[in-house]
Amino acid sequence: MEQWDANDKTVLITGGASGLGAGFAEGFLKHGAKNVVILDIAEELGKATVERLNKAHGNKAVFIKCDVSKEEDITRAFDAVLAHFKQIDVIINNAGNMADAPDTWRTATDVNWQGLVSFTLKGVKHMRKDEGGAGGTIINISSTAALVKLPFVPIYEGSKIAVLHFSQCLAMDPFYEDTGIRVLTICFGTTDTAILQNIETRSYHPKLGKMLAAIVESKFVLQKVESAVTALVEMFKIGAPGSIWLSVENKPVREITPTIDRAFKDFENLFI
Ligand SMILES: NC(=O)C1=CN([C@@H]2O[C@H](COP(=O)(O)OP(=O)(O)OC[C@H]3O[C@@H](n4cnc5c(N)ncnc54)[C@H](O)[C@@H]3O)[C@@H](O)[C@H]2O)C=CC1
Ligand SMILES: CCCCC/C=C\C=C\C(=O)C/C=C\C/C=C\CCCC(=O)O
Repeated sequence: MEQWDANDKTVLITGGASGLGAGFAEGFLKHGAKNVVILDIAEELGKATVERLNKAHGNKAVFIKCDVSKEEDITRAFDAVLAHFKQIDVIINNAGNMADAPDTWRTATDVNWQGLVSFTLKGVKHMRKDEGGAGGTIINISSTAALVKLPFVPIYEGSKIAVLHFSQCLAMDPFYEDTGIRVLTICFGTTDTAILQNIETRSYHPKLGKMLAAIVESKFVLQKVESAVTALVEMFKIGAPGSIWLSVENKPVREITPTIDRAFKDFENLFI
């Protein structure tokens, strides 16, 4: 099995000021990353996280304010990272928001979906070996929300299956052979971060919001951030180009590419 190494890599993480993204920053620094660049809309939190990481790991973390729902912010931030570090080896498209309410869903969708697409395309252009780049890894954060059918937050669920399908289609042969870019997708189950706060306000309808809060309280097993970080780092080390992974309930990370491939084969068989 081929192994990939975080040593000496420059890693860009969107939404890295807090939650899972901050955990991934720490995880990559612990595994030898040369630099970690955190892009986030939350400036104070981002600066505080970078200060904490720099104290622990010796000035390897940088914060750049960036609203990933805004194309001009993405361009400015991406160019700033390249001007400073010259090369980006790993992009973790992590920024996300569960906000299906009538006044928030459109921006949330821009964050979860368009922002991720934009960073992926910029990453592909920069990294592709067939146009002079050095190759690299792009990690797209999906969710078990892409794998289950639940009525509570359909806009969030839609954005997460879009992330999964975009990533698997992009990574189809001969993408890796041509570009040297490994696309990895990971579906996390419910994990203990701020996304779980005010859960009853996350739906497009108050009744569904209340039901969701009750179910999360009574039925869901919350994963620890550390388990999700361990899962992502392990996937980074062993994940084949184009592979899809699952991390739930503090269990070891598991590759689910064959299951997803089978499901799509079933769909394709419908047209034959
Ligand atoms: N926590 C969970 O249960 C799960 C989370 N995920 C996904 O993991 C990713 C991270 O989520 P969490 O850490 O749980 O959430 P979180 O709410 O704790 O952190 C999200 C981070 O993204 C940043 N962010 C939000 N909008 C932004 C914008 N417009 N531009 C830049 N940054 C922005 C926030 O400031 C925050 O630092 C998301 O994509 C989420 O959908 C996936 C499955 C489960
Ligand atoms: C469907 C809404 C769940 C809301 C819980 C709060 C945040 C979760 C964010 C996620 O991205 C996870 C999404 C959905 C979980 C769906 C099913 C649970 C399956 C088991 C598990 O994930 O642990």
